[in-house]
Amino acid sequence: MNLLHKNVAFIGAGNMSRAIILGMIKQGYPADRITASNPSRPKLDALEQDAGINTTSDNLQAVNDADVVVLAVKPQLMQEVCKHLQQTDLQGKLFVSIAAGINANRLQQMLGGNYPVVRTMPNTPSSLGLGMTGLFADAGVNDEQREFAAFLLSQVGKTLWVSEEAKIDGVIAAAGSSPAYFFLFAEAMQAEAERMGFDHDEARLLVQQAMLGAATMVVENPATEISTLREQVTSKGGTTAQALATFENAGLRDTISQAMQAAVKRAQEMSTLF
Ligand SMILES: NC(=O)C1=CN([C@@H]2O[C@H](COP(=O)(O)OP(=O)(O)OC[C@H]3O[C@@H](n4cnc5c(N)ncnc54)[C@H](O)[C@@H]3O)[C@@H](O)[C@H]2O)C=CC1
Ligand SMILES: O=C(O)[C@@H]1CCC=N1
Repeated sequence: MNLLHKNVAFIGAGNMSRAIILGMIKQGYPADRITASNPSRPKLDALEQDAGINTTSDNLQAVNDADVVVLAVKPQLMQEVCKHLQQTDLQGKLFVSIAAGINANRLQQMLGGNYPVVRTMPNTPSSLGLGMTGLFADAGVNDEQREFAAFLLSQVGKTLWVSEEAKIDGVIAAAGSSPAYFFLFAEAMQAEAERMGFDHDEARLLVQQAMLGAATMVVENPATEISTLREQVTSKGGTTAQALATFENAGLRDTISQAMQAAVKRAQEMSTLF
């Protein structure tokens, strides 16, 4: 089957589905090949209007004609949603899950069969086409299905295959959850700039432009280690050295390590809960 001609059903039309669907449309994917399902209408109406795709409030209807089913509900709803899908014939369909903390075996249990499953972990910058998604393919996934899953997520950013499922938890810690770490850092910096006398908008401008510039320097200098970029800012005996020493003395590196481990631990716990 042609890569472009698979019918894709999104179960759950929330933030992540919307981002992926809009990315697909922008890249020229045929809208009539995409269906989104959600219990309430407002998000579906917005998608119909903005993307011209098919919508329904009936998950079974969405799945019936689909070659690929994207499972995009909250982890705690996944079991109920998958159990209901068992009422239709699921043979021959590829399942792509974006849920955190539900492993491929568990999804197959929930679906009631050994169907091919690709687990993915995207992040919210996907809504701008700047996403980072990790993917893991279960043994039953064939090459064409792998290619299609990667194609789907590449519509909203970069992709990285992992060969062991446990590494998806590492993707969560490093890329799925991590936009929130950067937001926390920026929030704290903006608050301190405001305490220094800048108004809200001035403080935000200072912080956001520095963050954008720093991120762009990292991206545009792939041959330069990030530590070197840091050193290039740090004049001997200057201001940056004092700020960085404050971070180091407060154990910032260790805190970051602990925070990432806490995200992994929570993903592992979630895999036993749902
Ligand atoms: N927000 C994030 O940064 C990331 C989220 N994820 C995962 O993506 C999944 C979805 O997250 P979001 O899009 O952020 O959540 P969301 O809450 O925006 O979207 C979930 C959608 O599912 C719908 N829904 C509820 N019950 C349903 C049912 N029975 N059938 C069909 N749809 C139903 C809800 O109405 C909602 O529109 C979650 O499993 C989450 O773990 C993954 C990576 C990053
Ligand atoms: O916080 C969460 O559980 C989800 C997964 C990664 C980002 N948001």
